[in-house]
Amino acid sequence: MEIPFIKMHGLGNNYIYIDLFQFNIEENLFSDLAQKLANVNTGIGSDGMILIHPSEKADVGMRIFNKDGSEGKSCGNGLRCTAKYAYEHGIVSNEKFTIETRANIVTAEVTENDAEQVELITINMGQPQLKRVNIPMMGSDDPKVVAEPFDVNGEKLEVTAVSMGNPHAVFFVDAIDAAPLYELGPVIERDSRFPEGVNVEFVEVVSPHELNFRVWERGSGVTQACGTGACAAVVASTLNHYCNQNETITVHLAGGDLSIKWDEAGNVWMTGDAQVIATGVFQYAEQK
Ligand SMILES: N[C@H](CCC[C@H](N)C(=O)O)C(=O)O
Repeated sequence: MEIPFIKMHGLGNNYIYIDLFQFNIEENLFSDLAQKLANVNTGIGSDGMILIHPSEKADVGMRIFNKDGSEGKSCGNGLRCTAKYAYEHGIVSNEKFTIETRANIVTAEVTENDAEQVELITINMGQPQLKRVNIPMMGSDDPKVVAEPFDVNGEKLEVTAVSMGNPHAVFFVDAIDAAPLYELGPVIERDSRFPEGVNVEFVEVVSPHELNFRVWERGSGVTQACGTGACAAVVASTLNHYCNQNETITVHLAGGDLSIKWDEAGNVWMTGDAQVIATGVFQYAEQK
């Protein structure tokens, strides 16, 4: 099967996008296709696959699949790329529109440059989920998970857990370059205290308006950036009183910067860019 695709990235967090307005694929192939597209040796190579699809609840829909074929419920970098694509390909006609994810419906606003190309995208990611049961995370009776002792592999850590529609475990470190990303990322990702797995973030607080950030993603491993993770990091930093609500925070990810604000209404806003890498046709040998 020949499948048209467009490869895009947000701060180096790159996915293979398939426009289901133009091309139809059976749902039972999604997981296998994502794994084959993402494989750098026998496929195109990416952090996963994102499907841009018609929605009855919003102007456009987006579904994200990780490198291992598992489905995530939201994707910040993917939302910015989806917004850019939807606007530039006439799926939407206004600069402000809604996008349905498996977790919620978000609002996107695009800003064009002089060449009428989308340069910056702001997404209202909605409200974070802070209750343990909604992360989800097992553990004590405390309804929230803020600086909770979390012993793993003999290390005594403290975790703050936040869901942005997908689960995030945030750990604060003194120096981001010394964060145990590869040692503890994969262990925490599958820790039994997170029944649905978890995205793992390490954060160094530079100032009340600046964070350094690295991520081990559920289902994809280390990526250059994670938009929902950056949002979770700002929420966690505020809950731990390192940052202040309703102030704009610059998050330095490996692939670049995002501007994040958790406003007083409780919504998290993310602003950043999105880039096209390539378009093409994938030769898919389907595995039913
Ligand atoms: N990279 C994405 C997050 C993917 C989340 C996925 N790894 C999961 O929740 O399983 C982002 O920019 O938000």
